[in-house]
Parts: sequence; structure tokens; C-alpha cells
Amino acid sequence: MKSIMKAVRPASLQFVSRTIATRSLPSIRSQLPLPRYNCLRPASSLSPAVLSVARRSTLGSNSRHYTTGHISGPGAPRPPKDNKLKAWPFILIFVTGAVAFAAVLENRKDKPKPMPPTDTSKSLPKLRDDGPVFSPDDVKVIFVLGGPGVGKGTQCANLVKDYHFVHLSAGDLLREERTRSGTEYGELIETYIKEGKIVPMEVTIVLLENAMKKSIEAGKHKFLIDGFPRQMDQALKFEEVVVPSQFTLFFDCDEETMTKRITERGKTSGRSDDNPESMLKRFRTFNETSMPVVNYFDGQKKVVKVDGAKSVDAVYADVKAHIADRLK
Ligand SMILES: Nc1ncnc2c1ncn2[C@@H]1O[C@H](COP(=O)(O)OP(=O)(O)OP(=O)(O)O)[C@@H](O)[C@H]1O
Ligand SMILES: O=c1ccn([C@@H]2O[C@H](COP(=O)(O)O)[C@@H](O)[C@H]2O)c(=O)[nH]1
Repeated sequence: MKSIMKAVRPASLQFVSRTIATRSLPSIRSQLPLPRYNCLRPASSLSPAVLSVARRSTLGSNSRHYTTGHISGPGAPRPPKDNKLKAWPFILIFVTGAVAFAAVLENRKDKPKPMPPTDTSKSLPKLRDDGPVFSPDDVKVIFVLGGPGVGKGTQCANLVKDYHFVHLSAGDLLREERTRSGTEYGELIETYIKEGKIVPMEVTIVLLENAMKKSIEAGKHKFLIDGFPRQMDQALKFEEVVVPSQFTLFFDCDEETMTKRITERGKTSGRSDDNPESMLKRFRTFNETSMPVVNYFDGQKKVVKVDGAKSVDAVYADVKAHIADRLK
């Protein structure tokens, strides 16, 4: 498109401006009270002296002359051609090209930026493929999902207090890893978080598995895994190599409410993704990438849905009412 524009633009612009000059200038001038220049006057109205100067100068130059209807002979300037037919295709191509170019730019603006390729020199952790490391009879996992800022962390804190879960936030683990000295993944994690994208599952699953191992060694076997899995590959892989989940607690909420909560939290959180630009990207990722996970578990009758738009206490009351019997 750019090359077509480049090729068409100078030629058509020249043509358009020349056509405008040749066609409209005489008529514009005729409306002006000022005396016309000789070159725009019909030859019949010029004095013989002026005419002879005009002839001489016309013969000696390549420029067009508007007295030419009355000058003949070899080398005399040709009468202006009717450019009507020639000009319109160029104008049409130019306008169509410009409109198409503008449409391409507009379309690009709206598309999410592709993520920078993962640096393959820093290979991602290898995940085992020999079945789940923990048994679901011993280790209980509840996934906690919902849009950005819906209140997952807040409700997990309530559940920890009352039911002694271990709360593992995938986002917190990634943020911690990002700043850990000696980590290979700091830059990669920061880029993904700022763009609201999902960090490659190998990194997140290893962080979760290591954190779970520590708690299990300390005798704690009940986990709330907050903000994970956010993408189908994570959901399938985690259940395959770590442990199958009991169910998913899903907080449903409108974007306006979540936006207000993140905006408020952003005043003090210091999070690099609590800003309007990252927020929009996170909403998009949630709708396009994380909702399919909720729907997948819902298809297995493993989703407990709670209205997350209510007050903290009202949401928690609903949580307890919905899952009390499953928490024993
Ligand atoms: N029900 C609620 N009503 C009003 N404010 C709430 C409610 N729940 C949480 N908040 C506030 O909204 C903000 C986001 O809550 P929280 O951090 O728990 O959300 P989150 O889902 O864990 O967010 P993220 O996915 O971005 O980590 C916090 O400032 C919290 O105090
Ligand atoms: O499984 C995950 C969980 C999180 N992320 C990235 O972290 C940010 C912040 O997560 P919060 O749960 O909101 O704290 C999220 O937007 C992702 O960029 C991830 O990649 N994978």
C-alpha cells in the first residue's frame, strides 16, 4: 500500500495541481477587480506590440501560453487539452489509496501489540510429563478467577482467616520472581505484566509448584490459587503435572466497577499495570484468554459463580453461602 501511495502521489498531485491551475485560474481571475496578466488574456485583446513579444517568448520557451489560440506556425504552443478524462482516474486512485491507507492505520491502532518473542537463549523451565506430582486426595486446590481488580485477593484473605487456606497469588509470585536477584525472567515477566499478557506457563507453573511444595512440607495441604489459570494451556498443564483442582471460584463483575477499584488501588499500589493503558489490555486479555478457562471448567460443572460487584462483606457472605459445604 505504501509503495502504491508513493508511486501514485507525486504524479497525481502534480496533475491535480496543474489541472486546477489551468482550469480554475482564468475563471478565478475573471472575478477579481485587478487587471489580468497578459498571459491570461485572449490574444485578440492584446496590442500588436505585446502580441509580438508574447510570440517571441512563447517560441523560446516550453511553458504553456494562454494566448495560443491565435498563434500558429511551427513551434507554436499547443492549445490546452481537455484534461477532464485524464485527471479523474488519477484523482480517484489517489482518494481511494488515501482512504484505504487511513483505514489500515486505524485498524492497526486498535490491534494489541504482538509480544516480543521470548528470548530463546534463556530457555524456559522444563515441565515434567509423568503425571501429577500431588494426589488430589491429599492436596486440595481451588482456583480463584475473575477480572482484574474484581476482589480476588480481598476475598482470598477472608477465606484464609476463616478456613486456613494457603493463599498463592500467581501475580504476586511473578512480581516476586521479577525482582529476585539472579532471576533469568525478570525482564520477560515485567514486559508481559505491563502489556497485560500471560507469562509463558512454564515460568508460572514452576513458581506455583515450588511454593506448594514448601507449604506441603510445612503440613499445609489446602490451597487457594488466585489469578490462575488464566489461559487454557495453563489449566490443562497444571492439572496434568501438578494436581487436578477441586473447583473454580469465579467472581463476576462489570468493567466499570473493576476500573473504579483498580484506579483507587493504583493511587498507592505501585503496580506497573495499575494504569489506564495496562488496564484496558488486561480487560482484553481477560475476556479473550481467561474467560475460555472459566467456560471450560463450567462445562465440567466445576465453577461456583459469585457476584463480585457487591460490597466486600456482601461478596464474602455469598462466597460462604455458595461453598461452605465444599470447604469442610
Ligand atoms: N467488593 C469490593 N467492593 C469495593 N472495593 C473492593 C471490593 N473488593 C476489593 N475491593 C478493592 O478493590 C481493589 C482490588 O481488589 P483486589 O486486589 O482484591 O482485586 P484482585 O482481583 O485481586 O486484583 P488483581 O487481579 O488486579 O490482582 C482493592 O483496592 C480492594 O480493596
Ligand atoms: O497466571 C498468571 C497470573 C498473572 N500473570 C500476569 O500477572 C499480571 C497481574 O496478575 P494479578 O493476578 O492481577 O496480580 C497479569 O495481568 C499477567 O500479566 C500471568 O502472566 N500469569
